[in-house]
Amino acid sequence: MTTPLLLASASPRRRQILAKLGLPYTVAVSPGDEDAAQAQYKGPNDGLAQWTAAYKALMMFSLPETADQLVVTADTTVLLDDQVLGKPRDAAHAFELLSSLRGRWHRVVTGVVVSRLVDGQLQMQGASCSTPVLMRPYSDDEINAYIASGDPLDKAGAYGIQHAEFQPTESIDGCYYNVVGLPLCTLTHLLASFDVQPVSTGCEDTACPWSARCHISAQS
Ligand SMILES: Cc1cn([C@H]2C[C@H](O)[C@@H](COP(=O)(O)OP(=O)(O)OP(=O)(O)O)O2)c(=O)[nH]c1=O
Repeated sequence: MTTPLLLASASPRRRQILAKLGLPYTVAVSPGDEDAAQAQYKGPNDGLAQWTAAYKALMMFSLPETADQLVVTADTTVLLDDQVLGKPRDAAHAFELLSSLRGRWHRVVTGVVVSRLVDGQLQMQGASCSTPVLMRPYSDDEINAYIASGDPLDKAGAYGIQHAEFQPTESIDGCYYNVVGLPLCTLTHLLASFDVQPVSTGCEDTACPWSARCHISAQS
């Protein structure tokens, strides 16, 4: 019997992106305090997303009802000059983050973890995908209008590339889905380790040139 797939995420974007693979899945929200956990992290900044995705998976398996599920977790970080920009604390912080990103290349790193309990042992496969992104030279007035929309507050780096009015980015050198929070080719690669094959690649670009880059830093 196939293990049911569970996406442990509160992110509406991740829920929409996962649907593109054509696999049945349910959703739940991982318990735990992500900010407190990240404060304990001592590794390199570009490993934080994958580490946090693993933390979300561990928290999910602390719930007994997760025991028979194949769990997908993810975390997205924005790195400017290799410093992590998290979610904004408030509107003033959102303004600060968006000003610092203006006209700059930075990286969006999403870590993905797929995990399952087998005979009481947690099997975990993780990887991360990094996408360079260039912001356009938006004005202070545009930043303020975007902040007033409320959109930045739940997003890493205080922006959503997908926001139709603000459209903050000028160029992206890689996977769009990675920036929005769930790199499909990375996830597909990890699901294959659990013998799960998507019905569809989910990606409009069937010969996605970024997939090689999206499997970097894979770890068991
Ligand atoms: C950079 C960027 C981030 N994001 C989002 C993706 C994530 O939802 C969010 C980063 O926060 P995360 O902590 O990765 O995820 P989350 O708290 O929203 O959801 P969960 O932990 O339950 O899975 O920022 C965009 O939607 N668009 C973007 O362009």
